[in-house]
Amino acid sequence: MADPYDADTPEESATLRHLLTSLHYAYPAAVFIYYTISSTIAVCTLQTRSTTESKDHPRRRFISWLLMLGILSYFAQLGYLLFVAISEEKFPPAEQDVIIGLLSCALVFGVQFAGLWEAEKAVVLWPYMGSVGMGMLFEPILVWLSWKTRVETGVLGFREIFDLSAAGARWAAFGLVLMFYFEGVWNVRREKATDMERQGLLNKTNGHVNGVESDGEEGSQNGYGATSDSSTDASQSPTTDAVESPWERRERQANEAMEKRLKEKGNWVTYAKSFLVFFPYVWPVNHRSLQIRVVLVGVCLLAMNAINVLIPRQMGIIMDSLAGDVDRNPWTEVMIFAGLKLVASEAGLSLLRQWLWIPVEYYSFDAMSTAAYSHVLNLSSDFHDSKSSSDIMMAIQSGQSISNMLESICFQAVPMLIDMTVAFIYLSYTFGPYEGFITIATAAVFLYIATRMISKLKSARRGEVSAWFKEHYVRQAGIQGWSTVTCFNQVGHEEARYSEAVKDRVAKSQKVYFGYVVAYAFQFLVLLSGLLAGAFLAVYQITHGQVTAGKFIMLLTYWAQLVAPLTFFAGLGKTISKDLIHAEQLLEIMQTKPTIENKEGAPPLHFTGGRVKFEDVCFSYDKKKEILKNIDFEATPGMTVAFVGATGAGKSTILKLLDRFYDVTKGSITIDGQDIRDVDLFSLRGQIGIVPQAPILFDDTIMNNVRYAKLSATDDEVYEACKAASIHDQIMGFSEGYNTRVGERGVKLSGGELQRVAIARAILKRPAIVLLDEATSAVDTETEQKIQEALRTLCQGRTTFIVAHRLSTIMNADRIIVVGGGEIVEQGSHEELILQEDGKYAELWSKQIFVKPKDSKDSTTDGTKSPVKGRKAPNIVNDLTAEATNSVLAKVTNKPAQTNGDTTMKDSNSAVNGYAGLENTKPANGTVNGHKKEV
Ligand SMILES: Nc1ncnc2c1ncn2[C@@H]1O[C@H](COP(=O)(O)OP(=O)(O)OP(=O)(O)O)[C@@H](O)[C@H]1O
Repeated sequence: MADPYDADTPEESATLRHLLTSLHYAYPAAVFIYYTISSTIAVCTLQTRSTTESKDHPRRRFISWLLMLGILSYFAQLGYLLFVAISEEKFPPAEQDVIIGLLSCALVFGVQFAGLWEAEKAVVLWPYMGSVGMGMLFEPILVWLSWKTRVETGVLGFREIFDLSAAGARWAAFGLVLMFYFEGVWNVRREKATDMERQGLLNKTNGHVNGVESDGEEGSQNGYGATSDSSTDASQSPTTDAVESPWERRERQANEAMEKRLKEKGNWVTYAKSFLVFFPYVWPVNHRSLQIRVVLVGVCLLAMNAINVLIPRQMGIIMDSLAGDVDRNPWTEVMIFAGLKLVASEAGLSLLRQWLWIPVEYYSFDAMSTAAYSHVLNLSSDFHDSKSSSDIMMAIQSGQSISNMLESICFQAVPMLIDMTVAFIYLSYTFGPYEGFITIATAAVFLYIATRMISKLKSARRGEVSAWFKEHYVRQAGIQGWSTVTCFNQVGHEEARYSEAVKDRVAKSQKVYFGYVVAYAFQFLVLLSGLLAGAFLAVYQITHGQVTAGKFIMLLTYWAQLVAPLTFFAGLGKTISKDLIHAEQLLEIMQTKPTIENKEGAPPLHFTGGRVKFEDVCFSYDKKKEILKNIDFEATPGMTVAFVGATGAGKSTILKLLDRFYDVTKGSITIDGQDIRDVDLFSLRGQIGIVPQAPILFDDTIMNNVRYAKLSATDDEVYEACKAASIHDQIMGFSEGYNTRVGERGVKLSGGELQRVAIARAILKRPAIVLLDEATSAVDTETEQKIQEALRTLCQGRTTFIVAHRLSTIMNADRIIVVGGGEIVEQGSHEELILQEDGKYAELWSKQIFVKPKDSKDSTTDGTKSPVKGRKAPNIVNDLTAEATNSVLAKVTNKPAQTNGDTTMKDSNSAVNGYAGLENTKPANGTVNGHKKEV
């Protein structure tokens, strides 16, 4: 059979023949480049994401089949060529460019078919349609050029007819693809328009005006049983029946945050730009030496790329020199080989690169975590109140993910792409384009299979990680709650629970492990097929004397070298997306701005006595529910103000506003006439000392904990403060004195000791204004007396605000402010308020709320039911003596104490004052606490 292409071309068609040859290579290359670029754009501009939320193209399956038909036409031509090669013993059966062109087209469209067919959700179709459109353009040109460069004249030969039919069928298939694509798009648009018209009519009939565009029938009705739009995200949200582990919650939240920000940013490029905040930490901005190191690392990587080619090449040369194919000294070549191997080894370039990179890596991680930590410490109370500390700590550690991500891209992805490109060029140059094609085709198929398998293993891997967390949780709960486990005789139960968790985890781990083994086996098979194809070709060329035998060794060595980066590349997407999610958590924190900011150039607080004024102060934590409403009061220098009110009334919030943990939403707070928002924040906090209800100490020595208030304080100053806080003697009694460690959060100290250490700390600070959240903890009388003494020392001569929990404190305050529902109900001194007609404070006394023992819910002092059952009572401890209490009651009820038989206090063992059974030990003269006035 005459081959129309297998003859000398006429002079005049030489240019056209040259053009045809070029187009055979250029056509698949152009389609591939277009497809890669357009898919990248679609991904970067989030079209792939928005499409997955919308409806699939109605003819996607049909389009895939037609594309398959087009691909089959290429295979038919290739099959025919194979038949010719075998039957006519003609190799190659056609020109190289023809075969490579057909193979490449089959590969390029094959990859597209796989993507289109396998997509589980709707896909962005324009990259595919563009490729098909290019096919429709190129195919007729190729046919025309083939016709023009045709050698034979007269009747068409069988091969010509076959090629023409294949090209015609392909063109028709591609044409139908485009036709069905546009038909589907048009149908969807028409349906949408009809839906919107219907929607409009429905809304009108329902009397609603709904401007929201509906995506079709789904989600347009949100009635009973209907799913809302948000349900489309169900895959990301936790199912209600499954318990979400903290790890899953973190992952989900970070994922959601990433999706949200991606949507806001509109595309990946703008999204990626937001990560530029990390630039100064990743790139050593002010470190010239580190910058030079980074550049040198780049040089090392390029050198490594070169070595990766030189080593296999050298192997080939050694073989050729041994076989006598080249005139070189094998000894010298082996020495060169050894040198190259040394450079490529862990003791060569790798060592140099690590040596150069390690300081840069540490710089980056240190700079990032320091910056993140400092940023977190400078954020305001609203941030810290809303985030769990473990989440914040995890996010700070995520700095490592950013370095990891960059390292993956710079040290692995980019060198691997360079290696593959070099391999393609070098092998094509050495063995011809077939070998280059085999390399690229193997890499493409390998990556496709590997990424598919990794994504298939994703859910199994998630299950395994959840099982790991569950096992960890069960183990930790058992160990932490050991005393409870032992007390309730539940050791057996815990053992069984743990064993079940371990079994579950092991089963899931095995599943994942086996999945990976199978995946690796498949990957290996693909690589082996590629290697075999390449090796056959090389053997053919060697036996035909086209290349030397040494090239075969070169090919084998080169191939082995490409396997590791290929395997890595397959998992790169997963690694980078994981790192990205972690980096997202840190980014979110870094982008959070403190709500309480120090005004630029704000002067320091000029303290002239401590006159504090709240003017019409309103406040809300969440900008929705008002916690404080129109708070107005003034405290003169040295005054003690006690806040009284039901729990949740807003007393502690008032203290938080004064220390600027939050800013008022309306009104103002002034100290000595200066608005606290206008003065330097640090100078303000420098003047204020706080003793919280539950002080938190660091796990450090007592000395260091007290000194924390003033880091420059001498040991003597600390001793003085502790003496003033009546804790010095007790500390000296500890085995290690001031060097005793207090344990985490101060757990090794008793409640009373803890409070006094906190008071000592406040005393050492010598604040001008004292904020006190008085504790109600039940301590023995002697300790309580000591605490009160310490407090008296602390508050002496200072403007003091106390959230009062003790009756004695309330009564001795210069001003009592009764807070209810976020408002000031009344204010005045004890004497004033108690005599006030219909006053709340007097009512609290007359209804015996102050009189009832701390722990009793409903009973009054005499055992009868409380007249104020169900009322929210302030959490006040009656630390007065019975006489003192009776005296006040008498004043309130205007009756002599002795005659008020029903309501007066009996100086008995009844739990009168909250310290059940201890009240008899108190002195009868009402001087239980040192700073109490006679009442
Ligand atoms: N960080 C916060 N975020 C949101 N709401 C808060 C926050 N802190 C307190 N609240 C709410 O503000 C209200 C007032 O709380 P606050 O702690 O000031 O009450 P309180 O009068 O001091 O109560 P208690 O005597 O029990 O300490 C409560 O309803 C509380 O739930």
